[in-house]
Amino acid sequence: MAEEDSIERVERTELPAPMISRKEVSIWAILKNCIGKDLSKITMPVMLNEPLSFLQRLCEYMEYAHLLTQAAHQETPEDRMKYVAAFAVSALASNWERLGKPFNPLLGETYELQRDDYRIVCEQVSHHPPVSAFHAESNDFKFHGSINPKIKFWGKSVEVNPKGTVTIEFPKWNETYTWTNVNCCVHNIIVGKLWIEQYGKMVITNHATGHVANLTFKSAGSGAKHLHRVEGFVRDSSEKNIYFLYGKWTDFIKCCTAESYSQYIKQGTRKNEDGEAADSPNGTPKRMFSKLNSFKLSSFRSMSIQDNDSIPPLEQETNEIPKSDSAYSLDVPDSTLLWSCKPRPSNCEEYYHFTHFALQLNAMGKNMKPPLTLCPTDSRLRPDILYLEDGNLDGASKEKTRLEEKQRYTRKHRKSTNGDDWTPRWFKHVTSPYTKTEDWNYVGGYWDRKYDIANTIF
Ligand SMILES: CC(C)CCC[C@@H](C)[C@H]1CC[C@H]2[C@@H]3CC=C4C[C@@H](O)CC[C@]4(C)[C@H]3CC[C@]12C
Repeated sequence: MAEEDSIERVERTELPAPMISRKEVSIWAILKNCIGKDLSKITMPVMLNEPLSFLQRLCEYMEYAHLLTQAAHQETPEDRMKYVAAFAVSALASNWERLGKPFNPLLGETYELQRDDYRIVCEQVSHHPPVSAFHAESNDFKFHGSINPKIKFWGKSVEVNPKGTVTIEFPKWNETYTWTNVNCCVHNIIVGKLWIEQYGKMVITNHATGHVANLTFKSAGSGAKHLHRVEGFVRDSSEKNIYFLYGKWTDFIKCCTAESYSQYIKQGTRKNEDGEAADSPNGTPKRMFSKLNSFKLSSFRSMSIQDNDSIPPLEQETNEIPKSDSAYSLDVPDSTLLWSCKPRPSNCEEYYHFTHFALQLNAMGKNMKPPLTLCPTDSRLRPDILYLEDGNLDGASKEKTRLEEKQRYTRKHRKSTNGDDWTPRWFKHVTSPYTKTEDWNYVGGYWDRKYDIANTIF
């Protein structure tokens, strides 16, 4: 995969400037008139953004791409499925504590990432509704899909439904897997500490063999004992349980046989064991716990309260982040650890809680700058994002407005000249043969690097 990997990469450990305190902003003041609305249609102050485009956020799915390579190297469909499931969960780990809003990509914006073992290209293929398509490939797998996030504001919370299907293909096995990502909810918009929860069912289907992984992302709900927990079975086509997977999307995923799990349940160990061990593979999660419990989103918290703004009466509900209760942890004997989350950089609070992987996304390789290799529509060239990264809020805000106006103008002009015909450059609209839902397929050619894009979007 590494033909052009002479592209120089200097690993970043921080951004050019730390994030700016959001003390003067009240999210509630901005959003109080938007209850029930689709947040993608509302202009929000750039202060609530993080310096990444949503296309770059999608690339964060790839942080643990080695799990897909591992999956492709397994000999049985159930073993491949357990790694695919671990990948699907790992892809969501970067969302933990990430409470800034990524920039809406401009129509036709692209983003690429080349790593030693894979490469990925994304494009914003539709503006209303916003749809982002991505296509990743390696020697062992293809991973592609399109996401149309529905972001609704419900007063106390923001709810995200990442509509769209994602697909994995293993050419060697002639297998295709699909699933849909779970919903996510940002709590405490009005008052308290913001925190993120992902919940619901994720069903991963192997369309060639009929194997299914049925994962439940538990809602913290009433008690907090289920905070961030994920569990479920890998089944074969006769619906026989083969493996049991369990863990947390913020932490780790372990796997045991369905038999060991039912043995364990029969012994009644599930609810009263101590659970320390289960929460500490590699020692990482314990560290993350203590961090979570003491997690102070100082800048965010103050942005959600403003004295002279009328704050509606709250229902009786805690504004704290629920603490995970380790007494409910599972630790089934003979489990294997499929995935464990890398710890965040120690300075991450200053940098939008970015992972090490996210810190790299705006970095410009030495030979990348156009016309050398980089496509002129790449998110790395977006001036508003770069200004925010540099800590220049005014610049970011002005540029964001300018780009959005330019986009509106281009659209109007297009409408009057050719009836609003917009065709994405790298993807085509299809119906997925597996899910029968709308999707976008990569048409190829991006990596030939012959970019004939004349009028730039920035
Ligand atoms: C008012 C402020 C606090 C709102 C901030 C909203 C932020 C936290 C929202 C806006 C858009 C959201 C993203 C939209 C779509 C997806 C894809 C999904 O597969 C994982 C979650 C993820 C990546 C969401 C994470 C949370 C998110 C980034």
